[in-house]
Amino acid sequence: MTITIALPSKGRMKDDASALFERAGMRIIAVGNDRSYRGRVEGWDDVEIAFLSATEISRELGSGTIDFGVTGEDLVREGLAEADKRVEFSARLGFGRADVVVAVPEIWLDVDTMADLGDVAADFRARHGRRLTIATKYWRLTQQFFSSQHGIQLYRIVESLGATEGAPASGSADIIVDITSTGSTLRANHLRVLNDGVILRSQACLVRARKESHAGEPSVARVIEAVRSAL
Ligand SMILES: Nc1ncnc2c1ncn2[C@@H]1O[C@H](COP(=O)(O)OP(=O)(O)OP(=O)(O)O)[C@@H](O)[C@H]1O
Ligand SMILES: O=P(O)(O)OC[C@H]1O[C@H](OP(=O)(O)OP(=O)(O)O)[C@H](O)[C@@H]1O
Repeated sequence: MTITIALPSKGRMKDDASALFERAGMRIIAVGNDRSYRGRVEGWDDVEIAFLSATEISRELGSGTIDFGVTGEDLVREGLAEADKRVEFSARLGFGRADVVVAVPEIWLDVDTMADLGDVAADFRARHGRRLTIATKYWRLTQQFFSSQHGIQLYRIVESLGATEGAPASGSADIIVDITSTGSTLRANHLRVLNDGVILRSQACLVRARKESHAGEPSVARVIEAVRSAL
């Protein structure tokens, strides 16, 4: 059986992913010209490489059109409902680390925890005539965290496609859910992460689509073993 592995074609995880595969003894050769989005692995005739963006990789894992992908855990959990039923996180790769967090304006001095935020949300309409708004591109993770984990139901998500951290200052939302690594973007925008406001500690992962055809397939086990041996 031919196994398709998707690797990031661009972005911050691209170079680390190809370096890892090289260390794993899986040297990637482009097929066709330099701009080709297909590759092979030297000496591994049963493996094909597809180069896709990080978000596309999580989508294709969900639809099962690829067997493995290297992408961020945040993108997989955001992109797929019941992610653990549909994919397996076969290895955590140690790069592309970032936390998905709930951050509020620094001047909200009395709001340190999700429970405090729940109190604010409950009073918001009475005080301001509207619901608390959250700017994010992480709809699913936000809803799970607020509604299912913390029982906060009174809020409205405002979709943000970029510069999420600017939303509170510009007035387009009250608080945000976004990714942070060094914390400098949050600080520059006078935002603070709640004490229990880390939704997910994400990093790049080797992710396998759960397919029946993988059972007992030696090339599947071989890919996982090779990648793990390079960590
Ligand atoms: N400082 C950071 N900011 C944003 N994402 C980060 C950061 N550090 C690590 N990541 C991770 O990198 C991944 C996104 O990578 P990148 O932004 O390079 O993708 P992309 O090429 O823009 O993909 P797409 O176009 O599909 O969104 C996510 O899994 C995210 O968690
Ligand atoms: O905690 P920090 O180290 O400040 O990193 C977090 C910021 O980095 C990313 O943006 P980036 O400027 O990389 O652009 P992007 O949103 O296009 O990825 C991300 O969207 C955050 O805004």
